[in-house]
Amino acid sequence: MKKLKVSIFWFRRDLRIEDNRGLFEALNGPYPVLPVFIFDTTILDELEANDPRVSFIYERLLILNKILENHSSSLYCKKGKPEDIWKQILKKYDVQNVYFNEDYEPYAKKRDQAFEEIIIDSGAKVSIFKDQVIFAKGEILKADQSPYIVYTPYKNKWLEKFRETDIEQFKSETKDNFLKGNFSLPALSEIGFIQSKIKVIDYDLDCLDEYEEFRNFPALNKTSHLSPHLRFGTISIRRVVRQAQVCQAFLNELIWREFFMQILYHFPKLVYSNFKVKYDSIQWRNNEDEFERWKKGETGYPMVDAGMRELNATGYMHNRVRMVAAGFLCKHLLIDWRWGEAYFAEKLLDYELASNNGNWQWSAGTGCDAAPYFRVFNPTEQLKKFDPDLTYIKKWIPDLDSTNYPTPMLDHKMARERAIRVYKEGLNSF
Ligand SMILES: Cc1cc2nc3c(=O)[nH]c(=O)nc-3n(C[C@H](O)[C@H](O)[C@H](O)COP(=O)(O)OP(=O)(O)OC[C@H]3O[C@@H](n4cnc5c(N)ncnc54)[C@H](O)[C@@H]3O)c2cc1C
Repeated sequence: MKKLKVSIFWFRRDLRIEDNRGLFEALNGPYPVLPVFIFDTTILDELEANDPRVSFIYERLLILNKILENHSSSLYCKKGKPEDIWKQILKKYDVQNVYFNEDYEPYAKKRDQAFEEIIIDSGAKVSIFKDQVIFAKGEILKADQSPYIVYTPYKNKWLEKFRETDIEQFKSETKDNFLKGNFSLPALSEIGFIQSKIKVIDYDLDCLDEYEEFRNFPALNKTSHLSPHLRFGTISIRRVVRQAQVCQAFLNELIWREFFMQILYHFPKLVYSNFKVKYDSIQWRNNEDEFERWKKGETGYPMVDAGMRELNATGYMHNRVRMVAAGFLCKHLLIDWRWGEAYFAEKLLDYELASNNGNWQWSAGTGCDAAPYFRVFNPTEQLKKFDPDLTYIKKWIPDLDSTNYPTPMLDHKMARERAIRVYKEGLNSF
């Protein structure tokens, strides 16, 4: 039987129909578009059955499928190794073009390279687009074409280019060139998962008026909660940035996101290594019992403990609290930042390799534009400054005033002096 000529759009971290660059280009092409999503077992096999990020992805796929139904189409959704699924698709269809949006993470780059070879060998054309960032990998470079490794000059160059650039909108939602068909979406249980009780909350861009003033106060809840939506592409970064222009402080945070993405792109070894090699000689204490207390939120420092309890219960932690909890692990407990990074990667709904790695290395002092090693946050002072009424703390530690709540596991002054000494010794011995 003659196979049907189709184009394919591969959804990955861009789970939306609106303003989706690659999808827009696919739908403008000459062939009907089969929308594909692959539950990649290389990633899924590492996760718990009730991983809330898988539940979120699944919810978004249901929404995509509902929209596709209006076009008499549906998602072609399979679980497996991408290369195996692609071989099945190529057997079934006469694939002319494959469209997808770029992903800059080291695993994704390797996966996409292998996949491109399979597609090109089949005779189909591959078209790849920038979608998850305003400026990608090599677009913001120094005059000598090397990457920026300090945020402020990167930000200045980013803003300069931004002012000169027309941020287009790609109205993929107005196109109707989907392949007609009804493929049933597998149930969550068929891909080996169960619905998580932890949910991604909606983002809120109405917070921008007061963002600068209140963003550091966890009890006020005045940040956007965009991070998981940007991670999975359920909102377009172009749309966010258009709205963000009313608030420079907010735009600056979005630029941090792109700064860390380009850092990881240019320096993929950072997944496992310190950006500053001379920090390799730090003698981490890596005490496992202390790590357990940190994970459970039982350090006796309320700001750290509330953050860790919030993370464990909701998959979210406010940025100010993340900085305090991460700093405490690396400096007070002298535990290798990679341990903390791995725990956040397991728990955060917004887990994103570049931002997580960049911020952990910032906290540990090992990163490209990091907090200096001798800057040791005082968790008690941070608490007085950013949660003076203890509203946030009491939400997550209702037994704060009872004898059930542990006394501080170490003295701040001793820990601060020890951290500075151990860092100094490491740096001097390099
Ligand atoms: C130790 C540590 C680990 C982190 N891990 C992650 C992570 O895995 N994924 C992640 O998205 N963010 C991470 N962050 C950054 C930041 O904490 C979250 O982006 C932010 O708390 C998400 O909440 P929000 O969307 O309400 O933020 P808002 O304050 O509303 O910020 C808007 C957006 O700007 C971006 N942004 C804000 N702050 C940062 C930052 N410091 N670095 C990079 N981008 C930023 C995010 O995309 C965020 O959604 C981490 C920070 C620390 C200190």
